[in-house]
Amino acid sequence: MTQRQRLGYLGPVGTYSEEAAQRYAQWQQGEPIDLVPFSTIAGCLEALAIAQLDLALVPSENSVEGSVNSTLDSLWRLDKLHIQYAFDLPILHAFVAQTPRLEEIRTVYSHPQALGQCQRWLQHMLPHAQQCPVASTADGLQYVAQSATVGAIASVRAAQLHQLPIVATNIQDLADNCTRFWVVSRQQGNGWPTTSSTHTSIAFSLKANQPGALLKVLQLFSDRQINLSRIESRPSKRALGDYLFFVDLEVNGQPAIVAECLEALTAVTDVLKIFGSYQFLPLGAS
Ligand SMILES: O=C(O)C(=O)C[C@]1(C(=O)O)C=C[C@@H](O)C=C1
Repeated sequence: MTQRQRLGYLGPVGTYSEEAAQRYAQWQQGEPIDLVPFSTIAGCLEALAIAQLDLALVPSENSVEGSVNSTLDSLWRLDKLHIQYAFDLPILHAFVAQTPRLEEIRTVYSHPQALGQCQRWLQHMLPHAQQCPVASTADGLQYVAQSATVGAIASVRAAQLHQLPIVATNIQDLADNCTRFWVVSRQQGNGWPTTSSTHTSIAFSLKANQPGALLKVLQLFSDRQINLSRIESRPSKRALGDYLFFVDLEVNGQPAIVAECLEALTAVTDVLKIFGSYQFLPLGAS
């Protein structure tokens, strides 16, 4: 009997992460997959690291709000996790409340990423309301059910699942707002690119906090004409002013050049982590 795969995601039911997990499970066709909700991204990736899951589906980056810090921090901290695939999902937010009279809304609940993606709409339509961050977009909907002066930002799908009224749709600041998701497994091989890889994601700390240290790393990419599709710094959590760098490299049909660059990086970095090489899946179209 084939073992059912366990795929973790940021729950509860109704989150964008669940939608992404469902799309991946459909694409996998044939392989039976159980979707397992977690209350945090860190908890989901920790469960994967200790083999309670086979895969995790996590958001990595949004076109308006940028990187999802808990995903990047967990990948760095946990080691031995491996990005298998990426795909971009359009994120269209709805405003959900018991009343259409926006002047009566006192509090708006949502995930911080979603609140950030709707800042212009919130300032224009609900300047008087307090914005309250919660663990996920679907999480905020429970407060709407409890009070007529509360609203939430979530997907149309989540509102329908909870049978709550949708007051406005497409309230995100950018019409083509989208979030990139990663399918993550435990480590397989060295993470170097193959002919099917389009991107390689890495993170590193520098040998010394001194002039030109980052330039030496960037020079390696420049010398090999390797384009970066993201560069992000995060506090190392060792000392104020000490940073880690998260970089996504475009493989661009030249896996051998990127592999040789990864090798060269060990000489100019302190700790180098290769999160994996992967391709994009065409799962974003609705
Ligand atoms: O709260 C959710 O619904 C999530 O799936 C999380 C998340 C995120 O962390 O970026 C996913 C997609 C959207 O960008 C908003 C929130």
